[in-house]
Amino acid sequence: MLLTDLGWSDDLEREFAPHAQRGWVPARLNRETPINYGAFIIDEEGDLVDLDVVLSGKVWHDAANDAELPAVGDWVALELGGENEDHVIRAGLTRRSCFSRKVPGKSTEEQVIGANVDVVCVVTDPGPDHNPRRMERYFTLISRSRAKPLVLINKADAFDAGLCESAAAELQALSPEAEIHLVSALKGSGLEILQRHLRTGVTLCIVGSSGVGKSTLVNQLLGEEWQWTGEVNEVTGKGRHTTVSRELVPLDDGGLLIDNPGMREIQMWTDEQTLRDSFSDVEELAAQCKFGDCKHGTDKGCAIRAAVEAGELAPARLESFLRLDEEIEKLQKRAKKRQMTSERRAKRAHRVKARNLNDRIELEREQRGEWRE
Ligand SMILES: Nc1nc2c(ncn2[C@@H]2O[C@H](COP(=O)(O)OP(=O)(O)OP(=O)(O)O)[C@@H](O)[C@H]2O)c(=O)[nH]1
Ligand SMILES: [Zn+2]
Repeated sequence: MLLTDLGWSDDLEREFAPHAQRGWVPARLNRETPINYGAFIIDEEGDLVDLDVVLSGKVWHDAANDAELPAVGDWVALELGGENEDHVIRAGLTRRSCFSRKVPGKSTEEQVIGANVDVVCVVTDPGPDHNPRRMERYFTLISRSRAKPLVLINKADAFDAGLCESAAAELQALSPEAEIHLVSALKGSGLEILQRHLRTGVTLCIVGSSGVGKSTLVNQLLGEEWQWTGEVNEVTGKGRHTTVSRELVPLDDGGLLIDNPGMREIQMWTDEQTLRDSFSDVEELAAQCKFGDCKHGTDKGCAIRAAVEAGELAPARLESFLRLDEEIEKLQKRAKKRQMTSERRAKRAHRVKARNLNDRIELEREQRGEWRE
């Protein structure tokens, strides 16, 4: 195996030159747990080796926030440790692309799903999972990530052909440049599309709601012995995933896959504009309300209420729409707080560095006999 099979390029080689001089080796992070990372290196015999590695304090300190910390898919400079020693990540290399989402729950932190991802494959279906608003947000995030968007509308075997076609057309209208296909993982179609993208060194990341058939697709790519399974656990009613952390997996036929086992409905990294955009359909309705200052409560001639009553808009969406301004205000407050924390952290790190430098200067003076009380 070669480094290029893992996605290594001439640009990276150039950037890595100073690290190579220090005896460090290039490694690509393939997994992330709360306590450490896993990394692939290619050893002298040309074999792929999977190592447990740790982060150096410097890399940790230099990251302004979690999103800047090394993540699955990142290329790093690794100092190999001897026996009973840790292998240490000494530096991160520049990301070519970065696909991220908002951390589940209340925080506004950004979480990296995959670094250096070439293609983000969103799996959906023509029926219950079909949701143009959500797909719009996926497209926004993918274009921000600099990866290529690929949409697989799965389970085409189980839905009426007309419905399939109209779902595909509706999504295509949102993003003319996205590649969109109707597939059936069950019948084995769709696999060849993934394989066509997965050329040597290409990294593809699979995302999508629970139950759309991601595992079924991945299982076909990875073969039988892979731990993912579409079988439903009798007790929990959920798929039986033996791993919950994200992983970068090199495939036998070329290319690399970032899977997202256990990933539920994606809650994406969203800023004010994305949040507003996701309610553009409701905004459109609001423009049709009789009164310009309609509160969409009991006001006469409210187009939004009318849509809810006609069953064209989910009541829950109206609720979220009414809380939109409040949500945006919270988002801004949290962003401000986060900025203050990271500034404080940076100042502290700076003080520590300055102190270390002073200590070293004093030590060197002492060694030269220049030190006087
Ligand atoms: N009819 C039909 N069913 C499918 C197809 N692909 C997957 N399924 C079924 O859909 C169910 C869910 O599939 P999974 O592959 O587990 O879905 P998932 O996206 O991995 O779901 P999570 O693991 O919860 O994220 C399973 O019962 C599959 O057999 C398909 O192409 N056609
Ligand atoms: Zn109204």
